[in-house]
Amino acid sequence: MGVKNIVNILEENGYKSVLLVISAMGKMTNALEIVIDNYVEKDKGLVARVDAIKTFHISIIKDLFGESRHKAFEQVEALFQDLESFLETNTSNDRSYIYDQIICFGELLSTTIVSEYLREKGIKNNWVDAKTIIRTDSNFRDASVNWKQTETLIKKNINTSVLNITQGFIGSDSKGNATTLGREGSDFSAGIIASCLGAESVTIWKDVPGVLNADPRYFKKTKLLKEIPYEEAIELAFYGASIIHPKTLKPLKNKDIPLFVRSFLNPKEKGTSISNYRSIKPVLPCYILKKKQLLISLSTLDYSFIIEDNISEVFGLLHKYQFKVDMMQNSAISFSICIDNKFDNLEKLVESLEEKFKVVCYKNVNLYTIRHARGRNIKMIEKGQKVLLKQRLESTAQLIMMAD
Ligand SMILES: Nc1ncnc2c1ncn2[C@@H]1O[C@H](COP(=O)(O)OP(=O)(O)O)[C@@H](O)[C@H]1O
Ligand SMILES: N[C@@H](CC(=O)OP(=O)(O)O)C(=O)O
Repeated sequence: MGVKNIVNILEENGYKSVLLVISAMGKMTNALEIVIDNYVEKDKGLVARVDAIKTFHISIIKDLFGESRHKAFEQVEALFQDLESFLETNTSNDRSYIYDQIICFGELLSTTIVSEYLREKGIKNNWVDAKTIIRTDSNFRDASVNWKQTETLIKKNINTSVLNITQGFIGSDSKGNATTLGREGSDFSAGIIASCLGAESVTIWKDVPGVLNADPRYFKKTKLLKEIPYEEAIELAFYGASIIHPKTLKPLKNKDIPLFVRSFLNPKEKGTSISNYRSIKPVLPCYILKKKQLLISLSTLDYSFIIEDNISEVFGLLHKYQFKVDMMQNSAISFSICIDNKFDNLEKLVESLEEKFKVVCYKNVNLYTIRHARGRNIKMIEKGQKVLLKQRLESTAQLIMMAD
């Protein structure tokens, strides 16, 4: 969301006792991922990549503060010095550790700029380093929250009577190293903080009117879901409706804190409300598309059955290599799984599986999930496509298709 939009939203909705959770600007997390690749692979393009990220942020502060040497320029410079110093002095080869120490700069930069801009506009605020309030384990890139310590830190470090600004997505381990909660984890950070503080509500501001019955990037005619029960929202997020991070809802549901999804383009509109409703309103089929999934079909080498013992072995490997299973189906001598290759561990997985099974792997498939599906909704999705696997459970249908 644009920095200037934040001012509108705060002025419109009030900002006493508000905590803002902000993610990195634009595509900065993706840009920093390339910096990380360049750094790890000792690519000569590293310096130019870092410079491009710096230029992007400097152009934003020039636009916000004019050419004058505002304090924000010094703060942004200082953050880039910290980043460069990490790149020069780091001795670790742990890619995930390196990833988290670098990727967090996207959020540190954005919150610093927003905090200064709000001050410039007369909106006093406290900038809070998320590393001082979100305590996690050291599972870099996908850290788990230590809820007890986090709650203590949040209650100790947040003054709830004022406006606070902190970074989404990041936390720290017990040694003070930066950690992250998984891509797109800013919503989850908001859920964690709200739960620890017993907040009245959480609002996530997006570029869409709210939660729609399909992602408008891939579906033409979408409709707004006005009310969604927590359970339904958890299912939608789990199946891949990327508007909400799947982990966000649990901490909110546990404390009955409603989640609003609203548009920063139309801040007066109510958007979607997720709470203890009986059913979604309006009741519509909801379409979820997950692209770039993997479909792996396993069969035994000697025609023995695929049963509990070898299935548990397969799951052991999936857990070891950090694969998330989207869908699975088995027969006597074959087992198919649709998985998300988030951590680039496919080669290692296939190598291990091939010791026991014949492995067929489709590397780029689309997974469609339809909630509240009727026959005609499924037919519409199937039309003209090559369906590799299909499953239906009550009103949820899942289809795996070859990508174009
Ligand atoms: N069911 C859905 N309803 C609305 N938007 C959706 C849905 N599923 C996916 N999206 C996508 O989520 C995007 C907003 O989420 P995201 O990109 O994570 O926002 P941000 O990066 O600003 O936090 C929308 O632009 C839309 O393309
Ligand atoms: N910046 C992080 C965290 C996040 O939540 O981002 P966004 O709000 O842009 O999805 C990411 O891109 O993964």
